[in-house]
Amino acid sequence: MIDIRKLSKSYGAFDALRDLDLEIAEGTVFGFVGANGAGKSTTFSILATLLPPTSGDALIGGASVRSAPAEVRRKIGYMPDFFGVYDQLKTDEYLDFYAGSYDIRPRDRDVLISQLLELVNLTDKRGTYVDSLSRGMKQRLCLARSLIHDPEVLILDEPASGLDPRARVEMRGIMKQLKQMNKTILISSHILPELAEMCDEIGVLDKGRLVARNSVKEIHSRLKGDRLITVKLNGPADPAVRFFESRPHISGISEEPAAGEIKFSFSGTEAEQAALLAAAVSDGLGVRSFSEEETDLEDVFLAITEGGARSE
Ligand SMILES: Nc1ncnc2c1ncn2[C@@H]1O[C@H](COP(=O)(O)OP(=O)(O)OP(=O)(O)O)[C@@H](O)[C@H]1O
Repeated sequence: MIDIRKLSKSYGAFDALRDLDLEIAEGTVFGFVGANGAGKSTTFSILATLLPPTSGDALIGGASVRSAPAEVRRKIGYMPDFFGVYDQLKTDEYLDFYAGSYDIRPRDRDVLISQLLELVNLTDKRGTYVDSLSRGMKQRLCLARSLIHDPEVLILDEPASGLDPRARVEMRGIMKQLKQMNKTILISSHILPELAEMCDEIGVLDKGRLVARNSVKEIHSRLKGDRLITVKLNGPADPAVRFFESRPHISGISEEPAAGEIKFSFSGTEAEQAALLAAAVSDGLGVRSFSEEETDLEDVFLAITEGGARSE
């Protein structure tokens, strides 16, 4: 559905985007993660035909952003990272204005506006002034606006930024519904866990390059697979090391004598982990604590993607 080919963008001598190659299948929710300035908004602006690329091209449903921008615009809904201020406009007037700009007939608009407000959970805000809405509500109204012409592809720049946890959960629910409607969705964020909650696949942009790409399923199975366990001991490390070496699902045992602890990777189930702890205690190893380290999603993501989509 989206086919990005050697897409580059320079601002003067500065290369904001370098040779981006990316294919995204229909119905996929794809997340772009990257630090501030990585090139996410530049990519999205090019896909939304608001910014011409320096070289390369991007096809949306077969239409080129270079040679068929009007066709691309009909296929996409775009939500920018900053949206304007609309003094004196009510939510339904706001959507009516955009419906008009997409040539939707006045007699069809009332039902359409009701459906869109329902989709983004704003039915009870119909007739409310846009300026009086919370940030999360404005964001959802902006999403409704981007859906007004029923586009196949949605390009959402930082849709969850600045939202409180409850508003993020709400946004996630809406994304699920849009996915069920078979929309292809591109979302950006600089927070990986936030994207992992909403996306099927994730690509990492760094200084204008795609440095990694992977499916969220794989990241999650890897996260569940290996846990790093730290055991603090009262007694000597040697018997404990021998004990854990003899047990299944354990690899990479390391000793940190100064801290009086040992660490290892454990790939068993939670029940097997509980049984391991019980056995270690009953063996009299002097276990002071037994803890599972939080695995960093970003580390796991980069570790399993290493070499995969690296382009440098
Ligand atoms: N009009 C412009 N002129 C010059 N440089 C620009 C322009 N627009 C963006 N840049 C630069 O290009 C780089 C990529 O910017 P871009 O906005 O695409 O990043 P981003 O990943 O979306 O970051 P953020 O999360 O902060 O929005 C940045 O270094 C930015 O300063």
